[in-house]
Amino acid sequence: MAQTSFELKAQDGQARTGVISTPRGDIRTPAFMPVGTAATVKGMMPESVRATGADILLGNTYHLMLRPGAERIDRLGGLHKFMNWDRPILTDSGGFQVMSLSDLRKLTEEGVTFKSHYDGSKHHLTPERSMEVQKLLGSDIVMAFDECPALPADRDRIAQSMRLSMRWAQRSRDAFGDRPGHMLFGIMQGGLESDLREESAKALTDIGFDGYAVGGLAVGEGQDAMFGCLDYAPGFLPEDKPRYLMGVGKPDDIVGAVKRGIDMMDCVLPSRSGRTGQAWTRRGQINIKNARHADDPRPIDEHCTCPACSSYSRAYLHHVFRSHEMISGMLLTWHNLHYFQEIMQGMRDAISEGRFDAWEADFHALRAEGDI
Ligand SMILES: Nc1nc2c(CCNCC3CCCC3)c3[nH]c(NCCc4ccccc4)nc3cc2c(=O)[nH]1
Ligand SMILES: [Zn+2]
Repeated sequence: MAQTSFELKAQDGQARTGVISTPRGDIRTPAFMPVGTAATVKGMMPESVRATGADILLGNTYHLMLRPGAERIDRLGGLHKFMNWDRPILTDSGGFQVMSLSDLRKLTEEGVTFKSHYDGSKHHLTPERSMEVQKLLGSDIVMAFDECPALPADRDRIAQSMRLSMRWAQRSRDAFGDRPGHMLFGIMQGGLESDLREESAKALTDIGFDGYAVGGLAVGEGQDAMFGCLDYAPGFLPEDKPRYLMGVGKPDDIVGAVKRGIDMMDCVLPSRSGRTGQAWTRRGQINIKNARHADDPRPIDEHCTCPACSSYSRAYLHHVFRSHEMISGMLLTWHNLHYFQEIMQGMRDAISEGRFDAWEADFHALRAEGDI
């Protein structure tokens, strides 16, 4: 029995809105997924993450297998219990983080060997071990083990890397087995080469997955190249399954991706930039540490209903950032996550009512205004 499902509710152009149902709860799409790398969305209590409107968050195979260890989290009842989040969790498969975080790594047909960036201990990640770790963590949506080629890379390198990822996708599928209530997503690669993207999509569709990610983007290619790829890549994927664009992004990246048929996204941006004093708003972004905010009694955004905007002035936020108080990162992270979820809710409503283009025009018009 399936126990998981994806239902498309409405479509407006290429943009879609729907619901992914899982035993731990529903995920409204298009969805933005906050990142909880080390079993916490940094600076946020789980109930606060939920209060921003998040239906699902991300965990990280790479970090958690190194510290505190997947077997330890399993012994303690799994990641949901461990971090006190009882709604869906999606975990990335670890390969991308190995290539971007660890040193002394070796890539072979078998998998990747690397040294922990924490203590230098040696580790081995394969499609099979990645599936085992994600099962031990108890994540609801499991990502296939893939390789995301570092850019710039020539076409041949991208083709070889994509084909390795497709062999790993088959091994991931075989190792995942039959797990009702859990979903396995394949990850499309192929760089910015449309024929390689199509080859990858066909390989994944032939294997058969519960959802399909567009990988290999947001790796420095820039928004124009990314949108150029998204003008065709989602269309190569089954339309009745969720499409997840990995690692994206800024608000305008998110809107452009949904416009092109993407249903799910994740990014560290709202939380990471919040900790540095960067606030994202409907009219653009501000860095609260800038001296011009020192005497400003206004909230970050007078239309925002988050705790930061409801109860604190820019002057206060400026002060607590300048004095490195813990509440500084907490308040701005909350604001940014709240704003990102507000964008998603706005798009879900607009697509449902067939007015996505008008909503998008308003989104860009407001952002064009000057001083905020
Ligand atoms: N498996 C896999 N993961 C990818 C990821 C990681 C997505 N977040 C995972 C979470 C799990 C926990 C950690 C993150 C990506 N992230 C990005 N760009 C991020 C760009 C960025 C970097 C820093 C700040 C903002 C944006 N491109 C990605 C491509 C892939 C990919 O092909 N395969
Ligand atoms: Zn706010």
